Amino acid sequence: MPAASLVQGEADAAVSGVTHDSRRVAAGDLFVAIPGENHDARRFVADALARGAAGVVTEGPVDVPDGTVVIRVPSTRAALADFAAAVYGPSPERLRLIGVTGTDGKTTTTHMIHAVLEAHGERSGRLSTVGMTAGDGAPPAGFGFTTPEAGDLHRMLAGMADAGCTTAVTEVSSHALALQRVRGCAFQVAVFTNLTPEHLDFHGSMPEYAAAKAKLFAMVAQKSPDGFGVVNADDPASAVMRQHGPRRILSYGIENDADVRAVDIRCEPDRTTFTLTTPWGDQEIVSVIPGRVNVYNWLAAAATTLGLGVPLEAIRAAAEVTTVDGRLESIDCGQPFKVFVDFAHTPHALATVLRTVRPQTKNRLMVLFGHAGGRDAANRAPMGAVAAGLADVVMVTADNPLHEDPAAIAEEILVGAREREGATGDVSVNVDRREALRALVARAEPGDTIVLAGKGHERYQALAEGKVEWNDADEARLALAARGWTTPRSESAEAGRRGAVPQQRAASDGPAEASRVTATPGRKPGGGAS
Ligand SMILES: CC(=O)N[C@H]1[C@@H](OP(=O)(O)OP(=O)(O)OC[C@H]2O[C@@H](n3ccc(=O)[nH]c3=O)[C@H](O)[C@@H]2O)O[C@H](CO)[C@@H](O)[C@@H]1O[C@H](C)C(=O)N[C@@H](C)C(=O)N[C@H](CCC(=O)O)C(=O)O
Ligand SMILES: Nc1ncnc2c1ncn2[C@@H]1O[C@H](COP(=O)(O)OP(=O)(O)OP(=O)(O)O)[C@@H](O)[C@H]1O
Repeated sequence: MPAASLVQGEADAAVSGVTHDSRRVAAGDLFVAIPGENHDARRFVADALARGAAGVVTEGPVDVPDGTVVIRVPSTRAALADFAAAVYGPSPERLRLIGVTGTDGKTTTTHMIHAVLEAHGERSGRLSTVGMTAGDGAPPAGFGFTTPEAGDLHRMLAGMADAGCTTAVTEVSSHALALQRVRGCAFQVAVFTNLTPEHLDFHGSMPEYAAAKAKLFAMVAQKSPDGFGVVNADDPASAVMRQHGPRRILSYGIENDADVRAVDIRCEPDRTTFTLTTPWGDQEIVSVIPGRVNVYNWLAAAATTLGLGVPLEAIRAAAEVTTVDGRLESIDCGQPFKVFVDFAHTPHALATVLRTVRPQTKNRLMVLFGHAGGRDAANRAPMGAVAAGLADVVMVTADNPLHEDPAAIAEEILVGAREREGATGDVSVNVDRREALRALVARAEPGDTIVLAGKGHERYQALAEGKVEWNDADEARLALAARGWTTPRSESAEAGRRGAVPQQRAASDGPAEASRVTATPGRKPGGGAS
């Protein structure tokens, strides 16, 4: 720990936990008062002490009663991680740590690695944007972060080890690396997916963004002499990861030469098959997560697990059953068109998902998306351009606008959509996500594909007035039910074989609505979502 000094109080005070949030202090916790962007948490010290904090860690003077334990440190974020690692941190012998970083594909790759380890019979923990699981059958607990703050992270990892996990695979965001949330974690494997522009308002530039990601590789090099890195041979930013990484590097790719490759890739609407070629042998893979992009994610997961000594068979078995909530999640209520929910919220991811579903789309490709407030404004026009260039019908709506005006965000998206050469011009705006979704479903005809992008697994929408319950998959099912489709095609077919009458479109439904959706750019957000 860098130069901590005890300013007052007993040096041997007992500490049972560590937290950075006064509202979550339990008796015996050490409260680390971080000077944040919005608040200097020293103003919450009295609150923390009233809740029973065992002491306070700060970068500057605090006004506290005599006898209160006060520890002064040069960096409270570093201290939060160091104290949390000391109080909770499972040793590398107890828990092997795998970190996955990159712009897109972290959650999916994290889930795939976890699934392969479990298919191999290895009890593993998993921490991702979707939530945390300790391999004990309990449903994942969500926490609204990709990588939580250090106190929570070390406590969750300890919980995994206590639950009998021998390995933990965690998503590591660039924010986490820049803000020292993973400091003190002894990663044995660092995995890199890809790098495209995102979070540049936080990191400043692409080289700085790459450097933040490369910290994960540097951590393996420094802490784990037997560890290794996994890089994407088809992404030039892998050179930065290699430069900072450990000696042992495994590469994966489709286009370029790599240790682990996919050949003979066959993309079908609901699955992708390919031959995995590796130094450990070849294996036919059938992935039930469709799309070429998920071949990359499987390659990253395969290189990681093969590098750890897991057999090819476990990868084959995991690929046949693994899906991830809100990642190319197919919504099937028996309707004669496809509906996918996907978490794509960057221009690159949006382009990827639209290109993925285009070949299987017999009629029109329709996309609904918006952009989050308070971040990455530079991505808004490019997302408009991507959608207008790759989809036939574009519906711009609200994502998580937070304190920003969703109509103004939509206008920024439209700038890109309008400038797109060769775009169809079928672009509408409705910032009420429920109305927008229903309008798109109402227009869908046989052979169309609808992509509901940006919110993936999320179960809320963050509006200026607070969070309201929302889930794209549930809302899509409701919209389909309103048109009379409630039974998945597989079940309808089964019922049909048994002689039952499969549930069909409501008689009153009539032919698919062909009229254009009216643009309502000034509408108040989320009115229908509460
Ligand atoms: C930009 C960023 O990461 N900000 C983080 C930062 O916020 P901040 O500096 O504004 O904190 P602040 O609100 O000023 O508060 C300062 C301190 O006072 C404390 N506090 C505050 C109020 C109170 O009553 N009591 C109290 O103790 C807070 O817990 C905090 O420690 O420190 C806070 C806690 O220390 C984080 O919760 C917060 O994450 C915010 C919520 C966030 O949205 N972060 C996102 C951008 C993020 O981290 N995303 C990544 C990547 C996602 C991706 O892959 O796309 C992620 O890993 O999730
Ligand atoms: N390897 C990939 N390359 C490009 N796009 C991808 C890749 N994998 C997934 N995507 C797209 O990005 C979206 C987000 O995927 P995923 O959640 O796995 O990434 P992520 O890096 O975890 O994102 P976040 O950190 O924002 O949660 C997917 O819904 C899909 O559209």
